[in-house]
Amino acid sequence: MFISTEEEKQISLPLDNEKGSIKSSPMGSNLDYLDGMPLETDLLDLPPPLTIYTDVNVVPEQEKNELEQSISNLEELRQKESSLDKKRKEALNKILDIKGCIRVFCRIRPFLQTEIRRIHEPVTIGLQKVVVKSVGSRKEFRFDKVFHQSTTQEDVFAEVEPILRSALDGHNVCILAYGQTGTGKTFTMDGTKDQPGIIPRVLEELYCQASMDNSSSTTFSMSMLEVYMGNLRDLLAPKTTHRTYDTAARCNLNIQTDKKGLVEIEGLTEVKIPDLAKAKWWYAKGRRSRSTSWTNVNEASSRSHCLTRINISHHGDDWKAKAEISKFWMVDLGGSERLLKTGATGQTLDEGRAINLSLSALGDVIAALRRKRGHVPYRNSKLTQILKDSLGDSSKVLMLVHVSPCQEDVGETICSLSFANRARAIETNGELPEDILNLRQKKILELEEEMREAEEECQVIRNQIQKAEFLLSENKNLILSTYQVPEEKEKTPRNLKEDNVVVNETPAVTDNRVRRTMRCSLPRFMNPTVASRQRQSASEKEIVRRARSFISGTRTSVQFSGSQSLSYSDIPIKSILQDSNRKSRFGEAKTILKESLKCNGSDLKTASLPRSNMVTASDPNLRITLCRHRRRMSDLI
Ligand SMILES: Nc1ncnc2c1ncn2[C@@H]1O[C@H](COP(=O)(O)OP(=O)(O)OP(=O)(O)O)[C@@H](O)[C@H]1O
Repeated sequence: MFISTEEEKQISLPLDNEKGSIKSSPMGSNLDYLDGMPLETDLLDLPPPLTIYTDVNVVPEQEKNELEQSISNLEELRQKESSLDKKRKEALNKILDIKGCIRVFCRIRPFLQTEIRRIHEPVTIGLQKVVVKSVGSRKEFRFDKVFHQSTTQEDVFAEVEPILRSALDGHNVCILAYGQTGTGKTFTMDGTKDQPGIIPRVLEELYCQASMDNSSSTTFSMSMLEVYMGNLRDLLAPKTTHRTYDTAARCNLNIQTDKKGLVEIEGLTEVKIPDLAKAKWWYAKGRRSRSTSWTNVNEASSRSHCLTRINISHHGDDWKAKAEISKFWMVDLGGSERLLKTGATGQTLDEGRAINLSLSALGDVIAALRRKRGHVPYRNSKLTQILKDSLGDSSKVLMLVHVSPCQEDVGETICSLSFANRARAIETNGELPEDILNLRQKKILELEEEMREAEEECQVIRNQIQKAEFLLSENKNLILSTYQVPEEKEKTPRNLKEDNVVVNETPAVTDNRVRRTMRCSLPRFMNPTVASRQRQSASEKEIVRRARSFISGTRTSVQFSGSQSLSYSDIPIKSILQDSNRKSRFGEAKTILKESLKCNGSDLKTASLPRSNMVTASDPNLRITLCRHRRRMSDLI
């Protein structure tokens, strides 16, 4: 940035927050440049350019008024942003209501290399229906959406995205992958490195969406657990000892429901995930934990339900107010078929029973919810108890039923599809007349358009806010320094946010981070180390002790070693103490004090300093001692 040495110099700064690069116009030119390009077009959506004083002694009164005007404009922009965001949320909610709060999709896995492909395939699909032909019978099942064998992970995620937006808007959300073992549940939820599934994509998108929202701050935390044979296992719990599988510690989880109906799992590990890298790291850890348990204790992963929860905390403008939390559940359910197919016995039979029971309980709950029945049987399984507050009224549920294309699996395919159809219950689109369906579709398209427009407008406003905020903060700082306004205002996280040019590189703005930001305002080497703090505290105590003895007539001098620095901000008192070291006669104390105060340009009458400027010490005991010390010193004067 070009800074003039003249008394007053004005520079109009363009800012591109995406690129984050700022360039001032060349001397004498009226054009502004960004990354070497003239900025005429970029300036179109800029608020009226604000003036930044870079080297001033006085900012004219008129400019101050203009600044105030800009502040009120910013307020208007923020209000506009919030109302557009509300409009978008309402449109999305209406869309989800029309589509149904519980949606059931079906995905058919492609043939694997090891599988034999027949000329007449047993499973055929339409846009919203699946037909299964087995010996002499033909069964048709309807779904909200059917994904054919070549559907990509992107296509599947595109259908999940609206529900994700809903989670960010504050709703509880639940995505469930259901189906026979080997039909692709884990592939859909987890995916592979080349073809990431829903969970990694959701994580990525959550951070992306949250970072675009200026109006509130969002933080995320993650928990992962397994439901195995009716027990809950914490997948993110730290292991007690290396290579030890502490079953008791990891299974010791209770499900609690509070008066408001909110579910909490006592003892479940919840980790903060301030950025995407951390989120991915924890997710990978949880996945590994699951497979480790499989290796060590010989439990097949498909014999348990794996649940990943992202808690989304929404902090509004008021950081002191309690954050609103919404839950985003992503569940890879256990395979449903083994009991039927293998005629298992013993432990395997028990596992199969446990899975089937909990799946059937889940089916009952979803069917009851879709029928809008008064009683919903949540208590019938641990799985439904955990998900209780994320399957109910204002929540959004998405069930993805997975089926195999193979002839050998037809029996299980029909079972899975029947289960999913039961979850869809009577409220199926297929049972509605054609004209009503068309009307629905038309309304959805209208709402989608409305939502898109609101979103676009909102984005423009957000850009304007960011630019205005930057210019304002620049001007504000200069006005503050010019008018010597003491900035006593406590720095709340919101203020900090305003003071930053680029807000939210990741959405996580936690208390710790704010504290860190405040600490970071000093260069790192200037922050006290533990040792220096100890030395400083010892030094302070020593000074007080000696000052006391000095005042009470003891002829002890105060020694300052080179490495000991005084933390006193109060210069007169510091110099009094230093002088007292040189001239240690009690009789000279008053003279020393007067001299020292004169030296600092202070009059004795004005020597009583504001409280904020007084000697401070980190140790509360020391603070009391210092107060006494101050009183004695003032008695001397
Ligand atoms: N849509 C798909 N495209 C390509 N490969 C797939 C697809 N779905 C599943 N597969 C492959 O099928 C195999 C079985 O899938 P996966 O392990 O996801 O099944 P699953 O239902 O989770 O099984 P389990 O219940 O045992 O965990 C894997 O090799 C996977 O890569």
